[in-house]
Amino acid sequence: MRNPEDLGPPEKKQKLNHVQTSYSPKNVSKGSSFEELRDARRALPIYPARQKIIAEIRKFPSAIVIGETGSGKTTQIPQYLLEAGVNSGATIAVTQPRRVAAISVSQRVAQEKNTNIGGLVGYCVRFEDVTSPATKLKFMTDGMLLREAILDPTLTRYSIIILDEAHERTINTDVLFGVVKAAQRRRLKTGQKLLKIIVMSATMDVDHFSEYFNKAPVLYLEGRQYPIQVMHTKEPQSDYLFASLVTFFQIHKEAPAGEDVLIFLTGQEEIESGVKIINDMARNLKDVPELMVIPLYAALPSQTQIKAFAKTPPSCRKVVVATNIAETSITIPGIKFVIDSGMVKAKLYNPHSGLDLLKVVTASKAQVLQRTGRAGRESPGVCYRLFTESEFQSMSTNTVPEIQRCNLASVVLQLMALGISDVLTFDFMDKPAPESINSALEELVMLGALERQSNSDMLKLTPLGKQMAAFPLDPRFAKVILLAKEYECLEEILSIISVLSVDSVLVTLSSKRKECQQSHQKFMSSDGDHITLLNIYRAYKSVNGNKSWCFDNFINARNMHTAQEVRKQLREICERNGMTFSSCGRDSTPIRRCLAAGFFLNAAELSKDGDFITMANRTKVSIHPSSSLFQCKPACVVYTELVKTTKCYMRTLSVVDPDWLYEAAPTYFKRKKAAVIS
Ligand SMILES: Nc1ncnc2c1ncn2[C@@H]1O[C@H](COP(=O)(O)OP(=O)(O)OP(=O)(O)O)[C@@H](O)[C@H]1O
Repeated sequence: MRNPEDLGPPEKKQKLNHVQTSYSPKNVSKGSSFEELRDARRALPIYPARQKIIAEIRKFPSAIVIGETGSGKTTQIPQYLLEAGVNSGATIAVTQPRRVAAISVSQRVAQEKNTNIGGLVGYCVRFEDVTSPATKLKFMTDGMLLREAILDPTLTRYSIIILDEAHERTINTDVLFGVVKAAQRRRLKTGQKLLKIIVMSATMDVDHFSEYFNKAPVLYLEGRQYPIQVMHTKEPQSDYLFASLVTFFQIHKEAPAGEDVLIFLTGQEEIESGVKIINDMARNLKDVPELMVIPLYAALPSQTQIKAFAKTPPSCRKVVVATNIAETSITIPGIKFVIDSGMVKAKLYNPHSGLDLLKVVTASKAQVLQRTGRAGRESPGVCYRLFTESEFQSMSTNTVPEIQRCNLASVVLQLMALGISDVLTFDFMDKPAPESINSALEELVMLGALERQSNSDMLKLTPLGKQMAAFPLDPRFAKVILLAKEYECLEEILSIISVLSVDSVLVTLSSKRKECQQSHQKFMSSDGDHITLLNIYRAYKSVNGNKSWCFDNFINARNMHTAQEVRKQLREICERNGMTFSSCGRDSTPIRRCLAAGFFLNAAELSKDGDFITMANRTKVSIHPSSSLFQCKPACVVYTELVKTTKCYMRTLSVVDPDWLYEAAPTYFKRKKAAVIS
């Protein structure tokens, strides 16, 4: 590791974009009594505009709201509408692209409303529903609202749907746009109560949104509460992790305790290594505040994520090292400084090769502006950008919608379950490439979720597809669960998929790498990582989730606990589907046969020259070093994920017999064989 002292300070250039416009901050107390919170609400830039907002939203069926980060859109507009009775007694749904935002914002609003979470104000995210019949303000992920639409396409229980952080353009948000718009139209046609749609963001292409939502009026909210000073580096940085550490330590040495820092990096491994370096280096520093270093990324359980939001003790400094999950909507108390790497890990899909890859790419201007906006929420802030101003200018304005760069199988299955059979003509705001839709349809046909209608070319959902859509999982995982009853290994498959849903149950400390590896060795299976994960789950169950056992064995206790919760919920869905529960005991064969049958599209075989080649499209891939099969050369494997770093790696794989694959999908493999021969 280079010495972070080598890097010069980022140049103080100028105030950009975030200078204060029309609003003078009032000096409000930041305490948390009801009165203090009420005063804080009144001090927000949005407050003077509230009557106008209420009147405009009353007038029109849809509205687009655009206002500076931190102006009060997310926390205040739902409350204003409720207080003014615009919801006519029904529930107001507020969607967020991310779980952590839905939870943290709902908690803040519950506090401001002086109620307990789960009462008047609640939240609903995958595997966690904290609402009750009394809930009138429901913060939820866009994915959860989409699932509700499958059961109730007109979303009858809501009178207002607020689609927040619309600029993020996640797949679910984009599909929701079309679904919510269709629900509004259908309600109008059938004489039901009007459904109001409000779309909000600080950084969006308003004309495009207004056009799509039937020329909805655009409400501009002026001003921000506190100024943010933005600084760019003088020179481009070749190593953004290194540059972020240098910048952090400069702040840490100079700024007083209580001024917290938020660093944006790209992924779990990078964050964990950043956290470790900060902890190690901080230990040797004198005359600096005590430091709390907190990682924040999607794979962490909600209870761990929410730790980042705790108030810092007065003598301490908190540094949160996060992915883009901390980019929008949220207010992390205490954050004065933001350090932005300008990079993000994005999913990229190639419909021709069928590969869905995770890759680190440059962020968009919209993302960078959102990151800047995480500072300056409780007092003036500073954002250090680890890129030059001209690099900023050359960034793309908006993020490419996820729907145009991801595998669409999951979404297409959900749309079919919503009764939208002609997905190609669905009212998308920006249409995905037809070949991406076609390859998703093809995949779902191969998985048996869709079939051709007898006298037409139209595809329809099969009974299996309908069951698959009931699981909040990728269709391949849903299929594996449904197949597990045939292979009589449902209990084992549920354990494996639950552990896979939470990620990273193995803790690897670089200071104790050998000890960690030795300890993990006893769970490792020569049959592959799925069985390794099952071994971990079984061992965890056998000690009743004992925390010191987890600690001694370098197992992440929190993630294991979450996996157990996920398993419970998946089991409930199986029960609702009338599935019988069976176990195959210690024999791993039925499990691997079942995985082969569900994941036959993710198979790879060992070629003569020692490389692995995917069977779907003859791409060269390697076994990820974290796999229990890393040192092995099995003839044939199925994998659950491909990641591209220096090479294209298969992560989480199992040894399978090629015959099992052939038995699961004979037509598919016959076609593949013919293609290879020709
Ligand atoms: N958990 C919290 N703790 C302290 N202050 C908070 C919290 N949540 C919100 N606030 C205060 O309320 C302000 C408005 O937050 P809100 O999320 O409503 O803004 P927004 O306009 O939706 O911003 P963004 O576009 O960034 O989501 C914040 O700037 C902050 O001052």
